[in-house]
Amino acid sequence: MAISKIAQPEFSPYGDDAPVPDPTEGSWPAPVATGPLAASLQLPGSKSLTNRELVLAALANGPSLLRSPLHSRDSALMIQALIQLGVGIEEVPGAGEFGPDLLVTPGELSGGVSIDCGLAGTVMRFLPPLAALALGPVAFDGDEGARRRPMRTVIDALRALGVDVNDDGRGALPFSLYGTGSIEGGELDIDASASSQFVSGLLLVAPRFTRGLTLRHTGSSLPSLPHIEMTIAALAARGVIVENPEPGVWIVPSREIEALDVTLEPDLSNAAPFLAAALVAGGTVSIEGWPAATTQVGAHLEHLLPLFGASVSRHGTTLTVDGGIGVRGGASFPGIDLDLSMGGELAPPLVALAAFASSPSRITGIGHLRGHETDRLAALAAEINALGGSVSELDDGLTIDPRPLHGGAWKSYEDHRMATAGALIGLAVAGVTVDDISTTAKTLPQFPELWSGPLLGNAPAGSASLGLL
Ligand SMILES: O=C(O)C1=C[C@@H](OP(=O)(O)O)[C@@H](O)[C@H](O)C1
Ligand SMILES: C=C(OP(=O)(O)O)C(=O)O
Repeated sequence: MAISKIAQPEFSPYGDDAPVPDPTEGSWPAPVATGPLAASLQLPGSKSLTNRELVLAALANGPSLLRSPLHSRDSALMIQALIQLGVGIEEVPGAGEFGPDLLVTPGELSGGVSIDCGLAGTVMRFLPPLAALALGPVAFDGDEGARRRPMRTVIDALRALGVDVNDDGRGALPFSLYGTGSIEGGELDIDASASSQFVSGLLLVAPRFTRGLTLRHTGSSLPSLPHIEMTIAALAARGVIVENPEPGVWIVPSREIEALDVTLEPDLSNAAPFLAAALVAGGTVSIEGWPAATTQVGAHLEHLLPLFGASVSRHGTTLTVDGGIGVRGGASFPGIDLDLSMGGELAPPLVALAAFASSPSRITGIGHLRGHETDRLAALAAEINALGGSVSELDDGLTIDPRPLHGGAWKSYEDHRMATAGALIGLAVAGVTVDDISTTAKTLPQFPELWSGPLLGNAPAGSASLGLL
């Protein structure tokens, strides 16, 4: 495929072979489990790893090969934006189940372009520092929902680094910057309490600053630490060693980012609803290709799901969750009290599980979820309560008081993890319909097929339960 700034290829967020969800199809009747599961499945590549590797490959000292990358809306937006800025990205045949590999060839970065961030936090937070290394103006905008996501720290940081930024003062998209082709770097203080992506975006690009970067987080709390560890590990694999002399301080040397041949791990956060399904439907769910060691926060599911009564085992690279008889079979597990600040993106499926517990739960440390794809605290409370539940918002979390749930419409608010949380509840509650399942294309376009196919054994959507609940 010829890649140039003028002729941009159409990257399908759905991969080449995956069925394309039809957003006009209307609401999706969530399948009810008709018996215990015995599922084993593979999942596409990690969004967080794929979009980091795309950025690092774009800034590297030679071509990089990304094997088994994610092909989804968020990765397609990242690819499209990098191509616009002058990077060569080519799809090449690979061994991955979910689409081609990507060959990324760095090019001279140049502006004069408008970037569509969609609703992707990784695109809106990682690309502005990179675009500041281009020559010329670069405009950033995204979905309506993206204009509500926090961006002030990115804008302030760029200004503090000497970049000319034009915005409307709301601390949000849209804005534009004028790249001069280089950033000096040095010392920078930021408040990253609203998102770890503010830190990651700067660390990823900082090796290309003339003096590197000493970055200090000054806010009261810092969410999603494993995602910052992931950034540091991805840089280390390319020869850039980030020092972390004390919590909240990172020192990035100015040096070349090395080209790399890298295989992307499956998305372990997207594994969460599938693994949690074993606890709801009963039986076992296995995910193949589970990495032996990883910085992905989804690895924490191995000790989080046992809090809800699951047994987790590993055989080679297969992780299996055994949910026993499951909620559907009458299982009972106590509520939990959990600080989830390290892994807020796991909150929707865990809150859905907590709605089935035998006693109340409290999940805290997730106030920053109000700035995710939607205000996830408000959305989870509204949707579970609409099905008869009792969820209340705290400043930094939720309390979940389990009640018998009934069927009804479940809104996804353009949020992939809200959509999958609705599917999870629908496994044990007949009559749940998810309004927009195609929103899962943000990070997992194959969700509906994987859910009713490999997970449920091709159960027809909306099939009747055995009446166990
Ligand atoms: O860097 C990343 O890839 C991400 C960091 C986290 O963001 P926040 O720190 O904003 O929660 C996470 O929730 C998001 O899904 C992906
Ligand atoms: C918060 C999320 O995404 P983003 O990368 O858009 O921030 C998420 O995937 O849960």
